[in-house]
Amino acid sequence: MSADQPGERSGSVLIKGASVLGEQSADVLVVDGAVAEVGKVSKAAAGGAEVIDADGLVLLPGLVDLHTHLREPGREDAETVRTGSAAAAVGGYTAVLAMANTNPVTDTAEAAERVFDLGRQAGLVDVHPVGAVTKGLAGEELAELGLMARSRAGVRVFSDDGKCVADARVMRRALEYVKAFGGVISQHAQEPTLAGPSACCHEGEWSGKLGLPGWPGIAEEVIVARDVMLARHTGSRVHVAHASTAGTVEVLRWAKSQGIQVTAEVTPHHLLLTTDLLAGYDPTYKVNPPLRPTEDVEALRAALADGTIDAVATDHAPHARHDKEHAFGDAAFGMLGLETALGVVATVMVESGAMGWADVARVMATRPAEIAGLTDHGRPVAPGEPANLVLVDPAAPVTVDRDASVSLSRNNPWHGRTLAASVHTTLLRGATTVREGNLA
Ligand SMILES: NC(=O)N[C@@H](CC(=O)O)C(=O)O
Repeated sequence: MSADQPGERSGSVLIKGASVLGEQSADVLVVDGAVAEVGKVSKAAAGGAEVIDADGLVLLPGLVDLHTHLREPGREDAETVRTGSAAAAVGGYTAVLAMANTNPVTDTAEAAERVFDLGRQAGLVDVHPVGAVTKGLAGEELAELGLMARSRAGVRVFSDDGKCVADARVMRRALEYVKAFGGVISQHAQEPTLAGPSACCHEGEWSGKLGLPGWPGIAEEVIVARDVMLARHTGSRVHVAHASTAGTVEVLRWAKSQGIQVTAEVTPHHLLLTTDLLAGYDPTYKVNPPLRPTEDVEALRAALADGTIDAVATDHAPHARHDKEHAFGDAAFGMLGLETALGVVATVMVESGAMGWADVARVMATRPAEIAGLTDHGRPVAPGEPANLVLVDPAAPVTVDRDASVSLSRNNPWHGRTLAASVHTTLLRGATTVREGNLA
């Protein structure tokens, strides 16, 4: 890699010989934050640009995470906008949607602008705040949806994530409200009378054996079924956060066949980890919704491959040790995900042959950007497009070390596992945020 020469095109980058979306090999010249040329570009023509030798590397649009918990404000001991942004960049992301369950909750325009500004200051990924659907996530009164949408943060995705918008009337009003400005409600589907706050293990064989309160799949499915009908009724858009069961996939398939405006995401952990991991009562594996049995995992993989599930979203949920290291029932729900998501998807979907790299671009960049209404992410690698890009090394497996993380938290369920591919370089509007796997 050579540095810029004085007096030459500063900030330009020449990516030499990358496999674009895992297909044809091309050189990609980035100038002034945008893709300038794709094809054959000589080093001389690139005029002293920083050169990245991308032989053997796969070039994708920068990843977009629809579901990140950054914990700021309120729990800066677990993560900040800056550390979460760093984890995102290391994971190949150029944009993240920051969930509203902070303290205070992101339920006003001012709160949304504050998170947005913190993201700008960190400057590692574009941080787009998710607005709460209801004030204080209490599920009763709608939050300032319109003001958040019109704010500098331009909020388009609203969610009470961590809590379900259980009241059907409130959900209906929220869907009607956001329709006016093309917003979407991302629902944490958990019918509270079927799975209450203590429910922490998939209801089935293991909840019985381990004596842990069951969280049945039907608690998710009845909300997804209700919400797709509300989306149809209102003509508005609903997004299913962290889909986790085969039954949810069936509902989604039906709803999409009817032309209902529903989209869905699946987490990396629900694509690979299963309920039996709870046998040792290790709270690292406590997550909401819970890890499910193999039948559900298989249905989720098939749904992601065939487009029934639109996107992979991390649900990156950092927790401080003093919240996570408890008896299983008392520990916080959630696991880290930003730094490992691409490696998990490569392992589960690409290495198995279920998907190619162009599909990975679709589910981790293009569809998430479309769902969130982000116009400068998830774009094709083509002249004139913003240079939000990631280079992946498909031949560099990595063994995850939770202590090597740039996140402030250590609740990493992938520790010690070997994942099939790694992130080499991330570019945000042409600026290198990650170089050879490390923050630049
Ligand atoms: N997914 C999780 O297990 N945890 C999330 C919120 C939630 O969805 O419960 C968190 O904020 O920690």
